[in-house]
Amino acid sequence: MLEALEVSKIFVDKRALDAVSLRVEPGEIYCLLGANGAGKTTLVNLFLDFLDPTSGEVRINGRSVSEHPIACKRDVAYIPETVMLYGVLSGYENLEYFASLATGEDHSRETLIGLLEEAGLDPAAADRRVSTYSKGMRQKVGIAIALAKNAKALLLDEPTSGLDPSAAHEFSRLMQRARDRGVAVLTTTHDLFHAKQTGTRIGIMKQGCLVESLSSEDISHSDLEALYLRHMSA
Ligand SMILES: Nc1ncnc2c1ncn2[C@@H]1O[C@H](COP(=O)(O)OP(=O)(O)OP(=O)(O)O)[C@@H](O)[C@H]1O
Repeated sequence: MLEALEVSKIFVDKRALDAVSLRVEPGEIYCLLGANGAGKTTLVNLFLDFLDPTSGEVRINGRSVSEHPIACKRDVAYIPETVMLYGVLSGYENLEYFASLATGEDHSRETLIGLLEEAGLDPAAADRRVSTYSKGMRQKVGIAIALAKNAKALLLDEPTSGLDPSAAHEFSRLMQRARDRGVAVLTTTHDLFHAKQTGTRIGIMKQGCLVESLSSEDISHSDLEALYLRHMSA
């Protein structure tokens, strides 16, 4: 479970987050929408312990990230907009390296190829250098690393930006598979359609505040769009 409790973050004189509270239960996909600079990435970075909150607390599975950073890191996997991999290594070799770094264990080739397949990578590409991969293929290696880690929470920062519609759709299905395994998923996105299709909950952020938090079942796509635009223009 991911929890933000009245969390604020001030950078010098900029209040990037203002008393934000949210909760993502196991088996939920929480999609955070908001204009550029609304504070979405800052919130994700607090869960990753890349930043400290100015006040309030973020928790992963009930543990404070500030007080238990190592245990919390074990529980989460992170997929940024651009997955950083070693270009001179193959997708398989990257997975082998990062999976053993994350888990402290070696995995068989069969297991790792199985994870790449589960993440949707064509097995024929597994032994090709990552420098020849498309963005979507790199994302799939990122997903395979997250699967190897068997993380209880998944954090994603604009994971579908720059993916073509069918790759974005495929990526959404992977997130749904993680949700079905009981993972708590928090993702930022600018794509309202993706949020409505994929999210179980949708949050709208504006100037550091969470101004809406709703169940995606309770709102149509057109009403979500109207609500979003109303907040942005207010
Ligand atoms: N390290 C930093 N130092 C100073 N200000 C920062 C820092 N990181 C973020 N900010 C500011 O905090 C605010 C929130 O930024 P954040 O990156 O969280 O927004 P965002 O909602 O993720 O935006 P985008 O959709 O463009 O990715 C912005 O005004 C940004 O300029």
